[in-house]
Amino acid sequence: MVPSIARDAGDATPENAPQKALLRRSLLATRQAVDAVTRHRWDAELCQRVIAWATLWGDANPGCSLGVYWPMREEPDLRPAYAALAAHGMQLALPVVSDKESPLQFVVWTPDDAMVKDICGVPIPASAVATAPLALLVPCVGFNRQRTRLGYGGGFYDRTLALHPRPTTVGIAYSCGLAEFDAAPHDIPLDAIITETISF
Ligand SMILES: Nc1nc2c(c(=O)[nH]1)N(C=O)[C@@H](CNc1ccc(C(=O)N[C@@H](CCC(=O)O)C(=O)O)cc1)CN2
Ligand SMILES: Nc1ncnc2c1ncn2[C@@H]1O[C@H](COP(=O)(O)OP(=O)(O)OP(=O)(O)O)[C@@H](O)[C@H]1O
Repeated sequence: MVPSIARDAGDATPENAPQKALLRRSLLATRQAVDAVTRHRWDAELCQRVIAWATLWGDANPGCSLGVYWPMREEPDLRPAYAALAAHGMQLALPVVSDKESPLQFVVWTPDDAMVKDICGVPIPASAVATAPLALLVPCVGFNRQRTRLGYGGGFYDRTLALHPRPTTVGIAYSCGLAEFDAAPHDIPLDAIITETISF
């Protein structure tokens, strides 16, 4: 069954924040419970799909950088796909949190870079060369059929995607992240979503 936020007349707060927090917790618990063998299989399938999408995108946007993410909290681990794309000459970039109220910044990354941690504890390249990716792989805690994304609640990607020009966005999740929830006024739908079984 697809998890959902209850929508009776009594819960019409603007962003359904408490319900969203519950849904986030439930989806994170589901993702955490995936066994290692299954996770590895799903990651391999996701890597194939991401390589296929990024190769087409790279052919249409030569020389442009693709924003990726360093996996945390049982997010899909796409590092084998990053290695393949970097080996084919694509410039990759990782997000950096410089302060908790600002949009994400992106810095150039290659797979053999030395890493340090940003203020959120997420690994980032030690040599911080700024870039502005034309497309982003966006890790999702959850997503709905309208391609609205649910993240960790810090607002980092929301603030980043509110900027202009907005990069093309591809949500990355396992299919168990599919849920029913309403978009908040600030939510900007992803351009595409790739999971291990469905892409749309
Ligand atoms: N892989 C990945 N990188 C990303 C994001 C993301 O969603 N996924 N972000 C999208 O927003 C930004 C960082 N957002 C974060 C959101 C929550 C926590 C977090 O819960 N941290 C742990 C402590 C980790 C530690 O210090 O080692 C915690 O607070 O329990 C960290 C970063 C930028 N980088
Ligand atoms: N464009 C924006 N500018 C400033 N704050 C924003 C913007 N968009 C969202 N926010 C704030 O960020 C917070 C997190 O929002 P939300 O719960 O929708 O995050 P999320 O869906 O988990 O995604 P994210 O990964 O971006 O945190 C909310 O307090 C929201 O008001």
